[in-house]
Amino acid sequence: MRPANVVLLRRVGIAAGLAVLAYGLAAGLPAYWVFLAMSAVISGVLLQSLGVVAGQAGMVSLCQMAFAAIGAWTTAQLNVWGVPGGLWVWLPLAGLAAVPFGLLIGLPALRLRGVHLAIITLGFAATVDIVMAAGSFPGVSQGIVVGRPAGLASERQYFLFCCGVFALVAVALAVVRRTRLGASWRALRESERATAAAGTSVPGAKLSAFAVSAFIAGLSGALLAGQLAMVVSRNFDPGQSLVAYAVAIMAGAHHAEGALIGGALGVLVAELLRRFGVPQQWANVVFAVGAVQAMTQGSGISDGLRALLRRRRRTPAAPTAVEPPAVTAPADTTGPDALRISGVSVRYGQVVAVDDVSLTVPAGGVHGLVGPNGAGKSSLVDAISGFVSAGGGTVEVRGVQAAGLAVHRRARAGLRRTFQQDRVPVGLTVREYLRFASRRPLSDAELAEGLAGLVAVAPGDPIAALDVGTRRLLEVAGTLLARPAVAVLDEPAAGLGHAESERLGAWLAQVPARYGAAVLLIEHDLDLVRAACTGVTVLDFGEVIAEGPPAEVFAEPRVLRAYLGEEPEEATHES
Ligand SMILES: Nc1ncnc2c1ncn2[C@@H]1O[C@H](COP(=O)(O)OP(=O)(O)OP(=O)(O)O)[C@@H](O)[C@H]1O
Repeated sequence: MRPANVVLLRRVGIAAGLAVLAYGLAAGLPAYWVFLAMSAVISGVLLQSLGVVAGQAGMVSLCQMAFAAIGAWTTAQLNVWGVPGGLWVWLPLAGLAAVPFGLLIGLPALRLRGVHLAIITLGFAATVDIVMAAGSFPGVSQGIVVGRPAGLASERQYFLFCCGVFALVAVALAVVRRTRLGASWRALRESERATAAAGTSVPGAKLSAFAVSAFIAGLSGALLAGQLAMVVSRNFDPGQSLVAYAVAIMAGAHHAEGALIGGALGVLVAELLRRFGVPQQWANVVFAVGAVQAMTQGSGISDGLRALLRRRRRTPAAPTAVEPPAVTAPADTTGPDALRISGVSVRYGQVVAVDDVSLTVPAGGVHGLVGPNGAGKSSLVDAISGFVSAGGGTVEVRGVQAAGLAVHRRARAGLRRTFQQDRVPVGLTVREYLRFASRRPLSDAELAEGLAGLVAVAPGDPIAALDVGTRRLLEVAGTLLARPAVAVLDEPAAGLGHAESERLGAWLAQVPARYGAAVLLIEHDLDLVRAACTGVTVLDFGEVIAEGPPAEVFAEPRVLRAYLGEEPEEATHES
């Protein structure tokens, strides 16, 4: 059977098993335990909302209970108004009501991270709490309870309804996970710079994560209103948002099973403590310790379980490097230059890192950019790709002006880059990453072709299991599979051995013919530059000191003095 069918069959089996379990629990558990199980599932829905914003996108959110409160408040109000459709209709409306607040909280997240974002979100939670406590929830003063429609009236029926909502959210998130949006959340967690450089809007990714997260939290609030029949602001204490965050991190709520385990632990630990007469607040200490442990290890309970399952399954044979198909046609060198920069300068305060640099990468060309440490290469790449100002210079991509565009817009205009530091998102598989980076729904055949001759990995491999050198080559593959006008590759050979570096040089020389992309190659390995490049520019102290074919440029006395630190006579002999 095909692997995809096996996976589908396994998932259908798990879903059927869980449905049977839910029916069994609803039918067999005593009423008190049905109530507790219901609380665990509702809490699981809330944790799934944290799984999006914190687990996947890596942002701190300490206001999920505030989103839930807005959902519950909306439900209570719709109940008082007697809006037809009952909880079936009120539930999605409650989720939607929380979305604008999610977007509102997402706005400061565009600039703030870490502890600053924690303070903002906690502040929002406290504000919502004060506002809600000042008034009362709709219907409370009149004693109007939230009614459940026929079919959901009994506790057992409502428990199954909550399970259904949890499952729906889990399936929807699993679908989103496979899309570019889902990949962008997980890329965001790793590096905002790399996310933008792959053509994805970082503000868009952050805001969408907060909006989706608020929607799901709003659903959990509506479910709670249906469970308790009458909610008050005390049910959404801001302190509970902190506890939920800790549980989400500890359990790994970015996976559905993690959210469910977290929900169950939240209820069970509190219940155990109650039975032993220990104040329930001690449960928070348990969760805080669990969260610290998960943060230290870089993985929660669900990640641990998945790693265990992966190990138990038969390990597939290690993929071997596949030879790339032979290039039969020469690169297309017609049309405007792939990249033409002119008068680019970069200053950091008093430091002039790049001084009035001009450079051209012709269509179908592989051009090298070399220079000693501190010469200004990375600063120039940052200016070309839009991370720092180009100081009034111009950056043309296939004749179209790109200076002034945001990073992700330059990437979409055909100007792609890789990074010196490893910024490949470890939360993705090879297939997910390549689809995200290429911004195309690549077939497995296209994936294999993009990897051929470059890197020996299988599409299903988790990136977390790959070494840094392999990840860097994967980043090159993803960049080129986007078929940009020009790919700026920042030291792709760092961490490779001599033989691998040689092979990469031959591979890079064929990139224009294979991908239709020109290359600007930043490298310290001059043998690689000689093997791959038709032209080279040498920078020293931020200025261009030589330009031309590699053999000629590397023999120039000024280059040898500046770049190699050698006297011309010796060095001429060397070269
Ligand atoms: N953020 C910054 N603030 C201040 N100075 C900086 C900053 N980034 C780089 N510089 C300075 O700018 C100059 C050029 O640095 P840059 O990193 O661009 O050189 P490079 O050629 O890429 O070096 P390497 O080969 O080591 O990566 C150096 O003098 C460096 O100290």
